[in-house]
Amino acid sequence: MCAVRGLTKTYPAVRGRRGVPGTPEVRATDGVELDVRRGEIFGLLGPNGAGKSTLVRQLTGLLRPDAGSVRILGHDIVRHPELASRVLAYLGQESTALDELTVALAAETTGRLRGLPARRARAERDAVLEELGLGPIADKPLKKLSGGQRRLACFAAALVGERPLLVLDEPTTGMDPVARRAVWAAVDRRRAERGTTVLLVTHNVIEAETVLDRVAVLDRGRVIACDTPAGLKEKVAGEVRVELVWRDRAPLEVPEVAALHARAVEAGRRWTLRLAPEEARAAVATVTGGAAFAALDDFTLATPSLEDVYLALGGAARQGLVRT
Ligand SMILES: Nc1ncnc2c1ncn2[C@@H]1O[C@H](COP(=O)(O)OP(=O)(O)OP(=O)(O)O)[C@@H](O)[C@H]1O
Repeated sequence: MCAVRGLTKTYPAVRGRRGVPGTPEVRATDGVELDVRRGEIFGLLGPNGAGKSTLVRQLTGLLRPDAGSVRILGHDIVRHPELASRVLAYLGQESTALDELTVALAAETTGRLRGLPARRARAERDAVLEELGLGPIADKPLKKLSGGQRRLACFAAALVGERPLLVLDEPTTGMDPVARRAVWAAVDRRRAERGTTVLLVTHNVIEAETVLDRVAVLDRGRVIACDTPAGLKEKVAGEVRVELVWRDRAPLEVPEVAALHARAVEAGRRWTLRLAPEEARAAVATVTGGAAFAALDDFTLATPSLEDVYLALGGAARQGLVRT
């Protein structure tokens, strides 16, 4: 469906001028290789600045790579970026082009621009507004909506005039839970009924885990892992996440607690540790048995989530432990 080979983009350095500091050269994507299959919900995950938006802008023909190739449904998107809009619908992070239009008109206009006859564009507009619960605000201009409503309206427009590939850059940012659910249901329905392929950029690991078939983790422009959520979780399967919440402060005078402190990530009164199962058992015995118990407010043990994988891989990449 979508094959990416050796995709590389470097933003040039900008010289500082009159008190404005310059910026160094940034290699935003660095030899990216990806294969997205038909009907798959494929996630791109990574921290801020990892290169996710740069990558999707190259896939959608909006940004020319320095090197590498992108083929979508057989089309060479680097050579013919104008073909991208025929095969994919792109929901970027900004919506300025549609801002002056009402929700209904934004959806209808998108359909017309994608070549639908007027009657069909109106029918699809009505169906999608109904599906996403946008009827009550259909006549409002996008620029007068809340951030979450605007995002949902842009998502609705992206669905009209159906394309085989949906590229969604952080689609649910700012949305309330009802709107989020409507987005995921709409995505799922299109995949099930029409075999639509979805490429989803996200930070929201917990939300993404439930909808993704496969995930590529991007870090500093490179794909550092690519697998199913379950496959990625197996990479840290030997670990258990232990969370300890202290009442007031951690009793560091207890030597076993002091030893755990060295391995904990602290956030206020909460400590998070990733431990081998037998270490986790010993840690729990320590904090629930002896002198430390009086200082403990709560504790939980959990098997690794996609978020743990993401953090573990990100951390390892920074220490030079993961190579692809
Ligand atoms: N137009 C630009 N000019 C120069 N550098 C840029 C430009 N756009 C992005 N960058 C840099 O390229 C790197 C990748 O940015 P990009 O926006 O692709 O990351 P991202 O993973 O989408 O981040 P976020 O999650 O914050 O949206 C960052 O270091 C960023 O500062």
